[in-house]
Amino acid sequence: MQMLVPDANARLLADERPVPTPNVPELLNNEPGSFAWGVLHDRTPKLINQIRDAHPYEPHQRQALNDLLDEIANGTMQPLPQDSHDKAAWDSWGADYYGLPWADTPFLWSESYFYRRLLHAVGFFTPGPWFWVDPFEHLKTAELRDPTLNTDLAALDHGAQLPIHEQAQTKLLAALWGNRADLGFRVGMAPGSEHPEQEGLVADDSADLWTGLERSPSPRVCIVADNAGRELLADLVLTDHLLNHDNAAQVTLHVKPHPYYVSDAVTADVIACLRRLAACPGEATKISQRLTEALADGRLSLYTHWFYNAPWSFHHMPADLARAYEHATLTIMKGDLNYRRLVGDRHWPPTTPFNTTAAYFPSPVAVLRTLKSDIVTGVRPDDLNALDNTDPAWRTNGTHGLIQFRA
Ligand SMILES: O=P(O)(O)OC[C@H]1O[C@](O)(CO)[C@@H](O)[C@@H]1O
Repeated sequence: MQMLVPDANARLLADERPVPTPNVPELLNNEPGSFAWGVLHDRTPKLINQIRDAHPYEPHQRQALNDLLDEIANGTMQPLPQDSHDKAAWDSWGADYYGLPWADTPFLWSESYFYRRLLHAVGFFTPGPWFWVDPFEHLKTAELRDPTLNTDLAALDHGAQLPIHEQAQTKLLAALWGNRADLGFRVGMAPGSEHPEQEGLVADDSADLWTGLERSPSPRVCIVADNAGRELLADLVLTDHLLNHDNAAQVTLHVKPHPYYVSDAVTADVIACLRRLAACPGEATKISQRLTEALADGRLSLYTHWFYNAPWSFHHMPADLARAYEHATLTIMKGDLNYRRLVGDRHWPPTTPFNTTAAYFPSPVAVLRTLKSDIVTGVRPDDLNALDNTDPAWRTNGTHGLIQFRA
């Protein structure tokens, strides 16, 4: 239970770790025109309205959602209500921010707190009829029901014929671009195509990543999942590959303990993806079977921790989570949010080496991330100029990706 519910000392525990937070200013919500400003002022209200309109919610839930909308637009940030199971932790975490306009708080902190408040508004943690009803479930299910997914999964049959190293790289790229939630991706490789997705990579340390795994006699890989649906399917395909081709003796898949950032994966989403794979004949079914066996015999395991829903960068990770990473030969961080949390959601000069921003992490770490927010590190100066000149929105429009690795 301790790993699922933060207690009032959670912040203190994090502070015991000798990891200094970077001396670089944090991103705030109050810079007009910034990506963070747009998320708070545009996306957040739209999301509240969308969730309210998509459910047969009762008056108290509708009222709570409208109140949250109003608080974010016109009021000041309020603490969690008295009866919240995790109030003590959030009260200690939020002491510097409660009472401020939402716009004047850090982007990472407030976005995370927004999802906690949204869950409160719909009664997710309240014993009763709406207990543990995921407000984002319909969006995740729709993605798995998308008929075009059948074509992508069928392409796995072709992918299985490719030389092993080509399969490995293709699946790594699919796991990366699966993070581009709003665009299609291929979990296999269509006949005749030539790794088209290599193109948008701003950094590609994949050769070092594979070498790092090959050098270890019995690699243990930890994959910190991001989104459910298509992205998680690609992560599972990659996991299967790692386990079946001696790239990993053990894989631990880290998921969120409860819903977050709309589509972040929880255990129920892993089950749904395994079923979705099993519903498609051929290689997809085989992958589902192999993964189910790996779960049964312990080569694959699931893991979660309350910190995955906490509003802090990984510099504040608690000691037990750090130990889980320390045991890994390689930790693969998926997605944009994990990237922000890994390097810190701060105004890093983009040419700051990734080896510097990820230096504190307790194990070799790789990121597979589609760029969907302003922060980026490890970009070569020439590339930075070229990108800024050709596509001013490259940091946020999901067309560019990173495979970065720190040994
Ligand atoms: O699912 P991902 O890749 O973590 O992306 C989530 C990203 O979306 C946003 O919530 C913006 O909508 C970012 O703030 C966040 O980093």
